[in-house]
Amino acid sequence: MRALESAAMASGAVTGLELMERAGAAVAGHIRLRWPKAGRATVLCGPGNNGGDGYVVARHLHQAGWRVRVLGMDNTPGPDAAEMKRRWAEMGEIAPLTCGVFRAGASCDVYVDAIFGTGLTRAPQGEIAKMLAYMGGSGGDGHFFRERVVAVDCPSGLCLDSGAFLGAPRQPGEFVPHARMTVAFDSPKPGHLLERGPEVCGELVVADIGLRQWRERYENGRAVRPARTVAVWPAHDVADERANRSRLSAACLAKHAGHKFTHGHALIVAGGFGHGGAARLTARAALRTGAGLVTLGPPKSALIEHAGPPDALMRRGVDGAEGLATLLADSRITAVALGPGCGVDRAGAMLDPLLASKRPCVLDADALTALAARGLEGLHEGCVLTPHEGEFARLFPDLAERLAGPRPPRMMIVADYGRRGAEGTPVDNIAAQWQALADYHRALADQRGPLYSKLDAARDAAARCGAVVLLKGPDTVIAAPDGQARIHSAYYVPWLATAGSGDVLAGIITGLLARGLPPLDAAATGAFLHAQAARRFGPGLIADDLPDQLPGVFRDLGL
Ligand SMILES: NC(=O)C1=CN([C@@H]2O[C@H](COP(=O)(O)OP(=O)(O)OC[C@H]3O[C@@H](n4cnc5c(N)ncnc54)[C@H](OP(=O)(O)O)[C@@H]3O)[C@@H](O)[C@H]2O)[C@@H](O)CC1
Ligand SMILES: Nc1ncnc2c1ncn2[C@@H]1O[C@H](COP(=O)(O)OP(=O)(O)O)[C@@H](O)[C@H]1O
Ligand SMILES: [K+]
Repeated sequence: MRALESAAMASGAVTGLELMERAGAAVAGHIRLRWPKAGRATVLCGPGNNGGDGYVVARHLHQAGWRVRVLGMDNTPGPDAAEMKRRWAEMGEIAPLTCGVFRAGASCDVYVDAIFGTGLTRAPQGEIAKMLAYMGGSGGDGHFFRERVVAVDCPSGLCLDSGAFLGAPRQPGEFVPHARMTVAFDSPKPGHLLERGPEVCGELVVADIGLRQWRERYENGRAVRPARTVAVWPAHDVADERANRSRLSAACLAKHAGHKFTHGHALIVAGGFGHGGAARLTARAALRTGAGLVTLGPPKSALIEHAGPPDALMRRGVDGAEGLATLLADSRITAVALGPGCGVDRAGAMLDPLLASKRPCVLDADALTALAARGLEGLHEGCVLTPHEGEFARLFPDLAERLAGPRPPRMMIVADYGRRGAEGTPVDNIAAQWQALADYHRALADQRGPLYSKLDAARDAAARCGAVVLLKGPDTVIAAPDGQARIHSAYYVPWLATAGSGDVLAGIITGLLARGLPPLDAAATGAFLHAQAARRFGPGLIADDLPDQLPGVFRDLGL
């Protein structure tokens, strides 16, 4: 965003002041759309350009007949923000930005949070931290503010690189400000989509401030111009939808001429008798995704379990590593899924022949557990690893630990020691526990710079293992070894969190790999199709429903 703004300003076509005016005007406009009757607003202006936007919002609301109270700082901001502050000062007062002053004011219809935006460099402290905690509900009024806070770029304290709060634990629960609406500029940032971003931003509006023409950049060696930035709500998926729509057509998901082998042959390795459900879900999804042929490969002794529909699915017994190696000698098999319902031992035995074949493959579930025990050797650029958080921690424990941030000490033990103190446990332990708690809070307060993000973790993991890594969750991050990465936010379909839905995702990606999509595109497009299928079905979804939604998703996409 900074590079983009600099390029725009360096071109001479636009000044920083004009961008700030557009940004503030966009926020005021969106407030007036949602609160058409002029009311009462408090605008909280921080020390930088985010605060500058705030002074613009104040001026526009005042001109629209609102009663506006502004709280600001007496530092000297950059030239643009200083000019906006000066223009506001001709219209109204600026009270000090302190918690006491904030709480003393009359209650308002809207509170504009323009304290920190993309320039947050360290955890908020002192008066500002107190005020943010108060707006987040530490005084018990959290719900009141949630309905009324409009955040400029982001709720203050949110790290827009990671979606975590600087100075707060990474788990939900602390008193951090939640906005009813967040107006971001030009594009959603990673922090709007990752971790707590979707939860705390409320309705995310992406305002066009005229930077589009400077957003041209190179991707995969080609200059691309992303589609026009539009305001969409609920917009948590806007980035992905926009990017994926263009990619979907580019990737020719629509079938053109050719016979079934033109569209690839996917092999889904299944587990022993009684464990075939997961692999069947994977296979069905691969079929629905348009792979020309799909073969399910359980051990011969378990073939009988798979006698039912769909009849389009082929079955073939695959016994052990040798069985797989023999099957993979057929070069018409273009992609393999290993892991869902496979059993860790069977998956572990299959890893060597599968990786040696260099076939594009999805490694999921039991294959990931086996991989964590075996080591990452042999992975290649055609592999897609699809870990959830737990599997990721098994594969990359150090990265998972970094991502979790400092861990809170387990204070329950204090109570325990307290009780056992009478039985002779040294009282020191209680002091040690309190010390641990103090250290933890100090570590949080000392947080500086952008936090290590899920995007960083997925990228580091992909670089380390030499394969595409899709790190699951409501905020799915997909990264390739060369550093390319994509975020898919499915915050809007929480009903995807249902048993077997990951098996379906593995099948969709395998189907796309079989059809020849490059691994990063297959994984990112797979995450998108998976969430769209869930969205189409709605709440009440079980994993079995997902594959059969895919034809409707393709129709909706105009394929
Ligand atoms: N550039 C443009 O053209 C446009 C930018 N736009 C807007 O600008 C925003 C980015 O502006 P920004 O870079 O000035 O950063 P911002 O978020 O205001 O904060 C920086 C200030 O806070 C300070 N500070 C940081 N952490 C702190 C802490 N914990 N406690 C206390 N202070 C702390 C930091 O001080 P320092 O770290 O230097 O000591 C600095 O003074 C962006 O989000 C968007 O709203 C739009 O107008 C569109 C055009
Ligand atoms: N809260 C949520 N909102 C949206 N999608 C989610 C959520 N939780 C999980 N998912 C998605 O659901 C799928 C679950 O996969 P996984 O954990 O492997 O489940 P299973 O092993 O039961 O198949 C993943 O694609 C994940 O990204
Ligand atoms: K803000």
